[in-house]
Amino acid sequence: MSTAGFPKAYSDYLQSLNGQQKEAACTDISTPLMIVAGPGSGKTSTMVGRVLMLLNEGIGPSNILAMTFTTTAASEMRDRIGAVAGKDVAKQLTISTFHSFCLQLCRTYADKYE
Ligand SMILES: Nc1ncnc2c1ncn2[C@@H]1O[C@H](COP(=O)(O)OP(=O)(O)OP(=O)(O)O)[C@@H](O)[C@H]1O
Repeated sequence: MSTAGFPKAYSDYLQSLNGQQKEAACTDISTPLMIVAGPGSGKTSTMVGRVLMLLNEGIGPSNILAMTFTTTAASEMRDRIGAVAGKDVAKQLTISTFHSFCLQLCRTYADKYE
């Protein structure tokens, strides 16, 4: 898979992934993906690559949502993306736990409940 057209830092990151991770990260954004992999096998690294790919496609960081099961994983993902794309970009991404994101939705739209 070619990473031509990516900024060098993105390209270097993507080249550090293995073939399957790279394929998952760089598949066309119109294709929904489900990645099934065991603990510690590189899922977070793949998601970081996927976010870099979305950013490279011109998707605004504030339109990207990544959800995790723990706050530690959310914070680690933001740090890892920030290390490649820059902290300013990473700050604008919505990266949170499923629970936190859903609670935020409930609070935002509480007035819609009957
Ligand atoms: N292609 C790779 N080559 C070498 N090391 C890798 C590769 N992909 C991931 N790693 C390293 O393996 C470790 C686990 O990767 P990662 O955190 O992405 O896995 P995970 O599946 O999300 O883990 P967990 O199940 O614990 O959340 C990390 O130290 C990461 O840097």
